[in-house]
Amino acid sequence: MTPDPNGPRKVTVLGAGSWGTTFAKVLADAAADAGAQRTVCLWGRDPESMQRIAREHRNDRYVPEIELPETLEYSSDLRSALAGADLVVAAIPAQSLRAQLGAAASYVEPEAVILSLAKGLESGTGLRMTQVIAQVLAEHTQRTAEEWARRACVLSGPNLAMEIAREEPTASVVAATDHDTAAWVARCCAAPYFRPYTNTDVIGTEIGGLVKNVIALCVGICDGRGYGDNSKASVMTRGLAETTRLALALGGDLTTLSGLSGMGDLVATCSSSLSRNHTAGRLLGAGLSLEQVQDAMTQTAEGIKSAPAVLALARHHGVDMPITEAVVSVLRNDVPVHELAPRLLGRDLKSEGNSA
Ligand SMILES: NC(=O)c1ccc[n+]([C@@H]2O[C@H](COP(=O)([O-])OP(=O)(O)OC[C@H]3O[C@@H](n4cnc5c(N)ncnc54)[C@H](O)[C@@H]3O)[C@@H](O)[C@H]2O)c1
Ligand SMILES: O=P(O)(O)OC[C@H](O)CO
Repeated sequence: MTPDPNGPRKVTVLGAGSWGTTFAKVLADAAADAGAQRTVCLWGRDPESMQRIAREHRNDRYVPEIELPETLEYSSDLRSALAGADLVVAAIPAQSLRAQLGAAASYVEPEAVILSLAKGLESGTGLRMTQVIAQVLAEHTQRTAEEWARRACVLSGPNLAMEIAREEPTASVVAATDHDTAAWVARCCAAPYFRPYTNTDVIGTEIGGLVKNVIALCVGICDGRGYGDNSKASVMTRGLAETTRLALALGGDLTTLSGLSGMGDLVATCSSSLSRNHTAGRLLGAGLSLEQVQDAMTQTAEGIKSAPAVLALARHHGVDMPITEAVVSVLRNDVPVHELAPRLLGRDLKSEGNSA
């Protein structure tokens, strides 16, 4: 695989929600900063919204205060959006990625690199997003899943979209199995306020990003119940421990989980009122039912759908994840939210893994 050493000529971002729109701005600002001749196109499925965003240079629904760069292009047509794109960014929620990428696959250039921004695990299959990407593209193109897996990367880290849209300094991680591919992608999204690091641990990077959403639900529940900082720090720390156990069991690296896409993202998400997962947890903790929480949320809280898939994956690999298990019990309505506390840290003290 030989990506253009000058970086992508065209990048297309699929999904015009808060992160897709913000990341398109990062890419356009990065290209301007580097003086690169690069088209950045933001694709969204709703033609009316995309025309309005193009007219107003503003995505009122998802990042209302932000003026988008003049150089950004917009489209609701998959064929033209993907034509010539040597980097395709998937900013579509985890449970919709398979269907949407399936619809896009025949327009994806055979040489394209695919970057996943989603932080979720697919329900039913338990697949990570780079696995879904490789599987779906192999089904619809001439390349094999193994070939697409080498072209599938992930970007993850403490990346609350609204803060990045406001150009607050932020670091992130681009992971690909091939270091040169990760570096190629990282160079094209390095903006003055956005610093991507690289990693070849795709598994650890994805697991850190998706499990922290489940832990953030739990920390949100603690907030909703009125518990203080001891409880939240305990859940975050033990949450990182169970995330690490799962990542290692799947073949991830320990160092990834102590870095930006592990601890960094966990701290940001669990501490921020901007986090949708933290917000959803807080509403559950305050006594709303899951249906009421889902009605109240206008944006995606991936942890709600990913939590049962994470638990199933953990059980399949014999990994103990008591916090995830407790969150799933609440989401399934098996345990009332006021009975969550004793389950969070209440493992048998004689059991393995009792060191802090
Ligand atoms: N917002 C953030 O701060 C942030 C940061 C890092 C990662 N992420 C991750 O990025 C992913 C996307 O999140 P978001 O914040 O942009 O979500 P969002 O709720 O803001 O927007 C989701 C977007 O996806 C679109 N969408 C949903 N189903 C679709 C489909 N089938 N086809 C096409 N478009 C579809 C929606 O119309 C919407 O534009 C999630 O996995 C999330 O965890 C979000
Ligand atoms: O708003 P959340 O909870 O989806 O979190 C957003 C990002 O993943 C934080 O890194």
